[in-house]
Amino acid sequence: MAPNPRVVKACKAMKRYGIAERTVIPVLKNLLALYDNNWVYIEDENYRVLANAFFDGQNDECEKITKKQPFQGKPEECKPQGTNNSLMSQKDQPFAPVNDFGGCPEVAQEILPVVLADDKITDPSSSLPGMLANYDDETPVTYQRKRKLVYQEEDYSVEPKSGDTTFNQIGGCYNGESIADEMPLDDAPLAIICPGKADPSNSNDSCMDTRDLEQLHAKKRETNAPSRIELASSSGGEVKISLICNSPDVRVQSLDAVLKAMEEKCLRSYKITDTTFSLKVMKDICECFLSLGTVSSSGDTVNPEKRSSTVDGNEMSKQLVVADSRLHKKPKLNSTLNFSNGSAKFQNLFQVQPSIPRFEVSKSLVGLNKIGNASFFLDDITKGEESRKISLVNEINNECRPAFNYIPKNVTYRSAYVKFLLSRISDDNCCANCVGDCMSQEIPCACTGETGGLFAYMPGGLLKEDFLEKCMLMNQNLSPNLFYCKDCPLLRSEDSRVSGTCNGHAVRKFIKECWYKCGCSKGCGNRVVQRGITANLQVFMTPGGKGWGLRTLENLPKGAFICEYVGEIVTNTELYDRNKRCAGEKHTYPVLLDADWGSEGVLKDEEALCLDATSYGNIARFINHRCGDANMIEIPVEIETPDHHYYHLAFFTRREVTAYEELTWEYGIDFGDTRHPVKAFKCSCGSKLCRQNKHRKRTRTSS
Ligand SMILES: C[S@@+](CC[C@H](N)C(=O)[O-])C[C@H]1O[C@@H](n2cnc3c(N)ncnc32)[C@H](O)[C@@H]1O
Repeated sequence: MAPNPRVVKACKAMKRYGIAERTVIPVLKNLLALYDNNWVYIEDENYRVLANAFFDGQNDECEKITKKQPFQGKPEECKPQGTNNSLMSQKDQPFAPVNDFGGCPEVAQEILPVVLADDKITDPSSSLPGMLANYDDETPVTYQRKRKLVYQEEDYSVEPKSGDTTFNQIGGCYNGESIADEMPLDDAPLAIICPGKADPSNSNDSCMDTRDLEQLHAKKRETNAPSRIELASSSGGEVKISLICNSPDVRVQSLDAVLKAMEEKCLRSYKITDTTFSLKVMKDICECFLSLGTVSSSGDTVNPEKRSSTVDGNEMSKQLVVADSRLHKKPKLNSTLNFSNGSAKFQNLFQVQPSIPRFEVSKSLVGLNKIGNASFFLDDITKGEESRKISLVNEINNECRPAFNYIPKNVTYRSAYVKFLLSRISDDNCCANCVGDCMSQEIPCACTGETGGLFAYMPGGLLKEDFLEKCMLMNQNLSPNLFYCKDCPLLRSEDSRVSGTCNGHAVRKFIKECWYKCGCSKGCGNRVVQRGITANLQVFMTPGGKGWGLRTLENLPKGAFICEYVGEIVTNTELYDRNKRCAGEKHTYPVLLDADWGSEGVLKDEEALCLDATSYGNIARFINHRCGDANMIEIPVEIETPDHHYYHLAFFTRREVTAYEELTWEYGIDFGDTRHPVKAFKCSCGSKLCRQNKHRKRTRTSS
């Protein structure tokens, strides 16, 4: 077979630096694996990446060099080779030898051994770590990087071991920390876990000469079948990262040890001090993999049909199975270790935190929201405030943009007493000792106290069926779960002289989510509402004269979080004043936060709160009322504060909702009650259970 001309060219380019072809090939292979066979990165700037692989002192395949070559440049970050290259622009790390042979290869004929004098290279700003500081001496001298494992600024100083005069440029070690820790020694892709002690090149007295290393690696190449990384996901929403290393001298490490090593490496290389960083990185990979596979950029839902593709390149093959994401699972990490015939398989199974599980949109409905038919269309009513765009479309009449300001979170108006004081959250109200995902622990965390020791959510974020059923039962109109205040803040605000019987407030079940004072991570399964909107929604002009409404553009399962009701937090007195000023407005937008008014005696005015979304609000302000059989339910959610004067009002689906169905909510208003903050309107919900229709029928028959 004819040699690959690109390989030939790369070898030629390296030959100019005195690097033999047989030395170039394995390094090239590694780089190709690393860059997904993308030659452009390797060929860029006259093979700078490839040259760097030899000259930054990290490549153990580098041949002995015979003539000194000064090298100057910026201190290079000690990044694991390859990983940083794939993340950062190479331009950030100039390969800048004095002779500029990166740019003008003809100038530099040979590369010379570096010679260092340790007293001249301790200033990281004045010398490239691991690069030449003093090259007067003809004696080949190599160096080592001094790496500190402390969580501080990296130390670039170079310290040869006392008594050492000759080191080769690779394989050096300092204080037991091998440079091999920072990069793979053989053909293995970067992520392969190479054990330390079994490999003589990693031993502490490893200042071997290049011939020894050559032999060692030649032996390794003989015995090692190619190693590889596999990334796959299942229809269950799991993503699996497999690192498969077919080396007889691999010793499988515990996942904890691997994460720790990775954290140390990331810490040194990227100065990241978050100790759970590596776990997050792995989860992020999985999450990106899933979200890329499940949500198209246009927001279209994805056909759950599985696809798979195999990319072959330099013994690294990936099989990518795009998940249909129907069953999203909690973030959970399992690690399994398999041994067979001397090969080791290290597998991490991540079950990643989802958004709402998405179902396929029925084909007949696609295209319903064509912009072409619309008299008005807004691409994103949230103005980028939410993590996904929410369009607004009017295909019914000529009404344009509704006049309000989009806010993604509640804001306090004047008098409302809402203080998010962490000190007010006692240890009983949070799970300070938890780590990662509370839902993956055997014993439910303290935050489940509110929900009887059980999480309200299932892994993946849907509400548990029985919790949802209980909430629905409690919310049923005219249910026995009504609390009557002795001194109703609503009546007080209405008119201080009025006293009378309170109309009753529905007692509701609360969800309590983990928050800042909890030890768990942001990806914890008990944090759903606080992560915000994930469903594909649209504000649209309803055909039935209700004004604007909210609909879903994708099928949604039962128990899915849709959005919270966001507005200005006002006291009832403030709302009463506002209502008086705005009397006669067609639509009104306040909701009471009265779910727990019964738990305390008499509420002060600044504690009796409501949300007014008239001028400031989110998409929930467009949700219309439907009597009896609305497809959403509102559930109070405690996040920041354990007292229930202030809470979040979150909407969840009560049943499966089909794409393009309007999302509705039972306002719970008595159409005869003039005191309710949402002023009675002529209901056109269209439900068979419509209370106003019944009322009208009753009044017709009695007259
Ligand atoms: C919270 S807003 C809902 C969004 C509103 N449709 C709009 O255009 O902005 C509540 C108002 O919507 C109207 N509305 C909600 N549900 C309705 C229904 N079932 N029938 C008639 N009007 C309704 C009423 O005017 C009510 O005051």
